[in-house]
Amino acid sequence: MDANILNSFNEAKKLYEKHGIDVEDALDRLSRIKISLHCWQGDDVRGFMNRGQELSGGIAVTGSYPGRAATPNQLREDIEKAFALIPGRHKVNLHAIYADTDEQVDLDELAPRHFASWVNWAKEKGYGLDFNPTCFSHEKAKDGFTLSHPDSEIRAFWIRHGKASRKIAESFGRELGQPCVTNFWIPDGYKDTPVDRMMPRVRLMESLDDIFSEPISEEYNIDAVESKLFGIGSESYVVGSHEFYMGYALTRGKTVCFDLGHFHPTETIANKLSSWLLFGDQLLLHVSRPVRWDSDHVVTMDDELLEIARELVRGGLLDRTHIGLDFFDGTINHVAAWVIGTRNTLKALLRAMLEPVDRLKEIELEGDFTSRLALVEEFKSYPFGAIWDYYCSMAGTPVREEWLTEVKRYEREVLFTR
Ligand SMILES: C[C@H](O)[C@H](O)[C@@H](O)C(=O)CO
Ligand SMILES: [Mn+2]
Repeated sequence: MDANILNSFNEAKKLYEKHGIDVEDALDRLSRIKISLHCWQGDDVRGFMNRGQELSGGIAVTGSYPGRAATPNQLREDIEKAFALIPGRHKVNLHAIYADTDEQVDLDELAPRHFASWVNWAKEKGYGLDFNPTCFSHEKAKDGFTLSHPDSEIRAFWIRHGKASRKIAESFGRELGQPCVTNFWIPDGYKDTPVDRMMPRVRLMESLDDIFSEPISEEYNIDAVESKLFGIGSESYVVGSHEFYMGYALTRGKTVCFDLGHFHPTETIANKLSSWLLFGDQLLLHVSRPVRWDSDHVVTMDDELLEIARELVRGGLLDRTHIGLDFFDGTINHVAAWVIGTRNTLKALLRAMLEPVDRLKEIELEGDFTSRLALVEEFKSYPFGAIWDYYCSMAGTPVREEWLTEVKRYEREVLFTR
């Protein structure tokens, strides 16, 4: 290891130790955190099924940066490149439309065999896999409704897709020896104010109940449901709102997915996590960055990210939290987007772990809010970067912006030749 990195680490460690912070223990805890890398950043949410379909569901990708993956092999190659630049062992989050098959199958006919290449690859590389049914970019989703559609045949199609998705997820969990989190995001909603808000919710509830009627062990598959306040074309009403899924998940023993972009633009989610985990068992995060709306910008080290990381660490919530990323920026290098977002998420967790949490809690209970504010603010400029550099170096991954040189080389030699 570079002597400067080691010296800086040792000096920084002394400062943290003065406050009783066990740096080695923090790094050990960090190394056990798995971030689920969303495959859809790699190709602007196109997938390999229904290639002619426009992206629908009220989400949008802007930008046409060259080099996005066009085949499953390219996508895997890009994910491997990203993981080589990120410390730790992580997971890959697949959407159903990323099936790797020559068979002509529709979403409701998908089976584990259509994802065999993904499983073999994940096994070989030591990655976990997560899964998502794709209830958009499809002929049967074109009027904006799927599982809550008034037409029972259309609902039945999406119910079959949901059931197929859970079977695929179960096979991932069984094959890889770690549970697959299957996240249901249903875009259904109205552009303008509906007359009847109740019946679509009744239909969504019944469709989900049907999908989940088959018991699958949580050893292999964990079902999550993701709410949303609004989308493009569903500005006035989304069937699967936050309140809908809070009630649904609590009564059905499911996991709630909080996407940072799915709430009112001034609403933050850090404050919601302790409430949910007081009553629900597990939590799924879609770490994203909304800029004025659910714009899915690449995750930066902003206040919201740091506050979420602190909430997870201070509340002891990490063991019950699954962390996935969810952004899609087509204006920059696709691999760099993953690396920046994932490294920031890990770095925010490390920063939170390097705070004197027990002491801060005591001070708060004593009512010494002056010291609370003073310490929290001073810790913002403690040398966490030296600890992070050491961690990257120990993991055999690039230190600081060194990773960018490798991404630029990969861009020249691989991405730009596609
Ligand atoms: C592609 C994903 O399923 C999607 O981003 C979803 O998770 C979401 O957040 C939609 O706004
Ligand atoms: Mn999401």
